[in-house]
Amino acid sequence: MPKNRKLDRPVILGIVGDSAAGKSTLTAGIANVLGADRVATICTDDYHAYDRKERAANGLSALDPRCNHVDILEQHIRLLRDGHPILKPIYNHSTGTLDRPEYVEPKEYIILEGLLGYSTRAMRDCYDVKVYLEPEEDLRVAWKIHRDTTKRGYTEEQVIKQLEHRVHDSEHFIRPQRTFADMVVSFYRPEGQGEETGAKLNVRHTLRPTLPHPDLTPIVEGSKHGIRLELARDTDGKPVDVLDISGEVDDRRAMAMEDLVWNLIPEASHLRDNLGRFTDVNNTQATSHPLALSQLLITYHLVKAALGHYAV
Ligand SMILES: Nc1ncnc2c1ncn2[C@@H]1O[C@H](COP(=O)(O)OP(=O)(O)O)[C@@H](O)[C@H]1O
Ligand SMILES: O=C(COP(=O)(O)O)[C@H](O)[C@H](O)COP(=O)(O)O
Repeated sequence: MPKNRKLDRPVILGIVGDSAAGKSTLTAGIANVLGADRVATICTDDYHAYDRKERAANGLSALDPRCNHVDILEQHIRLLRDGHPILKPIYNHSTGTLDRPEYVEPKEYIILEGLLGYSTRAMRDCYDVKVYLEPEEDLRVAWKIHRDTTKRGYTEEQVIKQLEHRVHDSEHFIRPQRTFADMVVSFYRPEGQGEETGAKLNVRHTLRPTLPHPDLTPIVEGSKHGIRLELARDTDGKPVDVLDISGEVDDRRAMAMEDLVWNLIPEASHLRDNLGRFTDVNNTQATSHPLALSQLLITYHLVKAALGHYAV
């Protein structure tokens, strides 16, 4: 899977972004589409060099490369890409401690998600597809506060303090990696709907020409409502395609885009179920067209890579 797979090594997807940018949500969604038994997911934050107590003492944040075994991560990505197993460290987000390492074998697809995945050239050279997640900053803060207070045992004041402490490192170590991505994916709230954090969020994809993106003109022509595609300039002035998908896009139009993309990868048409699910702020399963279509566009590239179209 897909049928006619050509690549004789794992396909490697990178998902990088700041804390609570939505990396694990997107990773879980894509793994679900491809089939959990065919995907190895690795969190690069497991390579933290210091536990929570040590970081409190030395003043370094988890975003600082000096706080992570970046050299070992580089070696491990290369080993996995070449089909070899690794002994992966584990950072335990509940306890803030470093746990016993785990034996990880590569699978057909490997998703590497985390804070510093594009921070060195050696790492960047290993990916087939590079995604950078950059939600609207206020939305990321809302997601982080909710997740860290409900799942990681922090108070809201502690999360806000941690965010303040990390401003410098976010700017210097995390955000510069945006420039290396093939796709920048930004969820944002519809105008005047500051409370929205889930299914009705819009998404913007900044699509760089480092990958041949699918031709979406048949579904964007004729109507601008719900899905828009425009040639624009990125923050660095370089030309990019910008795809905007509204949270209010109607089911028919979203389905038309799904049909179009799946028809471009008939070898993978059996993967169509399970797109677009996430856990909302009430801890219930919800679905979102912008998330589903984002997962689909990334899956499209992974399937093309597996078919050998992007082989280098
Ligand atoms: N696309 C999305 N739509 C709705 N909510 C999301 C989305 N992505 C993330 N979230 C919310 O934000 C929280 C943090 O996301 P998560 O995937 O854990 O971030 P990261 O792995 O980057 O730290 C999640 O618990 C989820 O509630
Ligand atoms: O920021 C991240 C990444 O997490 P994510 O991207 O999943 O939010 C760090 O790994 C933790 O915050 C570690 O610090 P601590 O455990 O002390 O908060």
